[in-house]
Amino acid sequence: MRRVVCPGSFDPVTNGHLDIIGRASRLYDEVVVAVLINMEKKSLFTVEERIEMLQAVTKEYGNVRVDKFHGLLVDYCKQNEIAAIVKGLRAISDFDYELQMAQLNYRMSGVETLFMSTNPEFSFLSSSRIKEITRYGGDVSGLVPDLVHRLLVERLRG
Ligand SMILES: Cc1cn(CCC(=O)O)c2ccccc12
Repeated sequence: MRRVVCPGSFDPVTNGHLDIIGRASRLYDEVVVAVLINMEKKSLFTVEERIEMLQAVTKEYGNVRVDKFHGLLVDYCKQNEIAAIVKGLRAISDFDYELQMAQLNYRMSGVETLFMSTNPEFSFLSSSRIKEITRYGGDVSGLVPDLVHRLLVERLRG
């Protein structure tokens, strides 16, 4: 069983995330989308809300499981027999930090990190920008799943 993990905050999940998750689901037996629990960071959606959104928008893939974790990602990988971490790279600016984390994770645990190039259509996307644009009345339809779009507008514009 070749199992990989796609970690993140997913606050909320975007079409950029979904693109990588879907492509990974075609390459591996199981993809675990792991939502990071970070008490220090104020989030728009609760961990449970983020998990529910991810479950709804990944159901079609059939081999994607959504979970949550806190602490070291490599510990989560060991506990869940996960062979590798799959990360989407949006731009060169992502590479420096992701390379450092990949080398640290490998040195700590032997867990590999596999990088996938983000679909250029989504390389400018991040959850933070999506929230900012929505908060000020901009239209992000087509950049996030319809379900997420509805919940974003509801949460940010009442
Ligand atoms: C491009 C990209 C960024 N992240 C982190 C997301 C986050 O931390 O919210 C991903 C997670 C899964 C698939 C692709 C990505």
